[in-house]
Amino acid sequence: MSLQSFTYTGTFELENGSKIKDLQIGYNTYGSINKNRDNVVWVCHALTANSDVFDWWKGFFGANDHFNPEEHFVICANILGSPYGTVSPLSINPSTGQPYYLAFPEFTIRDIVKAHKLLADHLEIAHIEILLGGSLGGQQALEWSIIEPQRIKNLILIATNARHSPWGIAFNESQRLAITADRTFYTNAPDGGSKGLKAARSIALLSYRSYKTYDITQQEDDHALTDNFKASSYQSYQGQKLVNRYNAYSYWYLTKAMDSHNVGRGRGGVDKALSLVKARTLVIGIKSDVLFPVEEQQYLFRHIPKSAFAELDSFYGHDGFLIETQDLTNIVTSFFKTDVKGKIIELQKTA
Ligand SMILES: CC(=O)SCCNC(=O)CCNC(=O)[C@H](O)C(C)(C)COP(=O)(O)OP(=O)(O)OC[C@H]1O[C@@H](n2cnc3c(N)ncnc32)[C@H](O)[C@@H]1OP(=O)(O)O
Ligand SMILES: N[C@@H](CCO)C(=O)O
Repeated sequence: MSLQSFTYTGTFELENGSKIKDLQIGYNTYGSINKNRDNVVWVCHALTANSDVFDWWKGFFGANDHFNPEEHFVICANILGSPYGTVSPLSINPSTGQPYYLAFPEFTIRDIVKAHKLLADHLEIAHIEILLGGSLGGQQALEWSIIEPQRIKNLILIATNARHSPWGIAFNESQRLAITADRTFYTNAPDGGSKGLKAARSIALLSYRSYKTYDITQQEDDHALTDNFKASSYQSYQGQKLVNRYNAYSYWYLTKAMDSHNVGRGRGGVDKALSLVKARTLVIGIKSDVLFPVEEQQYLFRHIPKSAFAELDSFYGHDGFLIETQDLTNIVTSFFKTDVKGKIIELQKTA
């Protein structure tokens, strides 16, 4: 179904005490809820995606895919701060009648989850059969499973972590430095900081791919070349591709939210928080992921009570979770076939 919208008319209070009035949430649903209300699949999306999961996760979500509307009632909400239907720095601040831009309040992963909960209540979803997400989406899914363990039956965490790492924060800070070095960021205009955003995406790409990805996809045949390398035009192209569909303000705030991720905050530490997860959990890591290395998913596996772990052998790096849909399908299928408590699933590579 096309983009739908829900507006929470109460005052939405953030973890830092700031308030947002008239919180609008854009979301997509696919299929319908069954009689037993036990077919809800909720997807939490990553940094720059939108709520149309059947568009960006094709091969995993689709009419003939593992998650299909015939069997499942799939819900995906655009996250707080993202410009694809939910309140973001480009939205109008009802108190001033002007877009927020840099007056938007800083928010955390917990605030993003709080907005998901409001939508779930509005849609009368008392029970989520499968909650899943990769990267920033996995951070939301994990938080939600700790905040409301009773609502989530199965949890799939892909290429994610329990607390954002110093390495991940450093990558995000480098991207924000690129954005703020573009002084147009401070002009509070829809395209403010565009050049900075282009550089930021180029930096981010280095963490989403791997040495091998570039070696295979951007290798030069011409050994006499001294300039104008494919790898250079790829970085520039990818940066511009994001500028054409996104904005520097949402990107700045969402990377801050990612930095805030720490399930142990105020809960007596990460291990204690992870022990609160009641859902039967599948944790998936990607061998070549340099941003969220597999050690982070193995850590989740060791500390979440009813969990299984699988490793995806992709040369694509972190973004492999968006691309390796056949392998994801195989892993998820075996997870739902077996009693996997504490078991490592061996990935069956497809031909
Ligand atoms: C409204 C929306 O669009 S939101 C939904 C879309 N985005 C999301 O959901 C976010 C998550 N998705 C992603 O991050 C990405 O789409 C991924 C990771 C799944 C795939 O990334 P891609 O950029 O498609 O793949 P890849 O890294 O192989 O790059 C291919 C692109 O680079 C171009 N390219 C490849 N090599 C070069 C080069 N040397 N020089 C210039 N361009 C190059 C290709 O022509 C291709 O361009 P295209 O995207 O216009 O077709
Ligand atoms: N490539 C992803 C971020 C990595 O999780 C996105 O743009 O949403």
